[in-house]
Amino acid sequence: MAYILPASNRSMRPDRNTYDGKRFVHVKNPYLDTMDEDILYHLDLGTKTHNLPAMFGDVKFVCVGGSPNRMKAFALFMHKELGLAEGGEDIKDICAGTDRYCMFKTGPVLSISHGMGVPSISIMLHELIKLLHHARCCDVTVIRIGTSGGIGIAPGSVVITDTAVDSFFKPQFEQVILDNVVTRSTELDKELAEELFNCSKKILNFPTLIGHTMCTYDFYEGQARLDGALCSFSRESKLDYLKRAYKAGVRNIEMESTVFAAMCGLCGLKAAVVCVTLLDRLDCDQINLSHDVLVEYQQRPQRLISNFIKKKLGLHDQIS
Ligand SMILES: O=P(O)(O)O[C@H]1O[C@H](CO)[C@@H](O)[C@H]1O
Ligand SMILES: O=c1cc[nH]c(=O)[nH]1
Repeated sequence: MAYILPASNRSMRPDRNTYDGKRFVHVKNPYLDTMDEDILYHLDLGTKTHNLPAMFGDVKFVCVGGSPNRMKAFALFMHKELGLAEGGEDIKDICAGTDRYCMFKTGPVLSISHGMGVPSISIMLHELIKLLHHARCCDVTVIRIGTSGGIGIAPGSVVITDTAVDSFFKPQFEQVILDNVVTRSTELDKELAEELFNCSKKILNFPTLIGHTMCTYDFYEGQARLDGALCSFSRESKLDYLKRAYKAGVRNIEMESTVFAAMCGLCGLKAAVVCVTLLDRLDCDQINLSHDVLVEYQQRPQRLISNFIKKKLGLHDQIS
């Protein structure tokens, strides 16, 4: 399939075709087709109010992360990295009509914030996946670029998730539907994880590993922290839990990966989770990095994904 360039950008023409088949987004809801209009309420977009195929039809990479500022910074960074000259400084928030999420588009890359935790990212993903469907996007890769707490690895390491696991170290996400619990798989694309890992090897001084990521429903008690407003367990129990997690293959902890993996998997989207670790949870609970170090750490997943996207677009000579 030929990759279609946005008219405004001649400099990012790929030197070879990297997409060999059309993978469309699957929405699995028979009611959607019967609806006259679909209002994507939390994104402030809709099928009657916006020409979604014209606005988003060329999207190939969607990057998501908790913080609106990080996702804006990523969009600006990608804009520069893709050699898109004009309009970078005043890149517009497509979801400016709502303050739930923000969304920026640069060339074939969409950058969206999802807030913190499973309910927040899940609402965004429902509307994002419908958006990609309505826009008739194909061959889309979705990547979460986030922060996390590491287990037994140096702060600043980048973890590429092979499997997202729940608080019991199980590769599953439990969705309550009506009064049933539906269990969904949280496997991620292993080939994509390997490809990202290979990309990381080309960046100097870039500690990266592939491992399981544990997704919790809370930052404090849910992640065995001793410094929340509530704590009912001992330091020994905390360390015992985290060491058992390590033994089960868990290398970092965050709060969105299981539902992200489950929803992307069910809807036929290639997906990856790439998170930098801000601390080693075997050593401490509080994040006490200086502002500059925190900013540099948060840029690591962005640098890796930028290199990956440039490679996929045939711009792989510009490794940064
Ligand atoms: O770095 P982001 O994407 O915000 O994600 C991580 O940071 C938040 C907690 O501080 C949680 O949402 C966790 O998953
Ligand atoms: O420890 C941490 C750090 C970032 N995000 C988390 O969810 N946990």
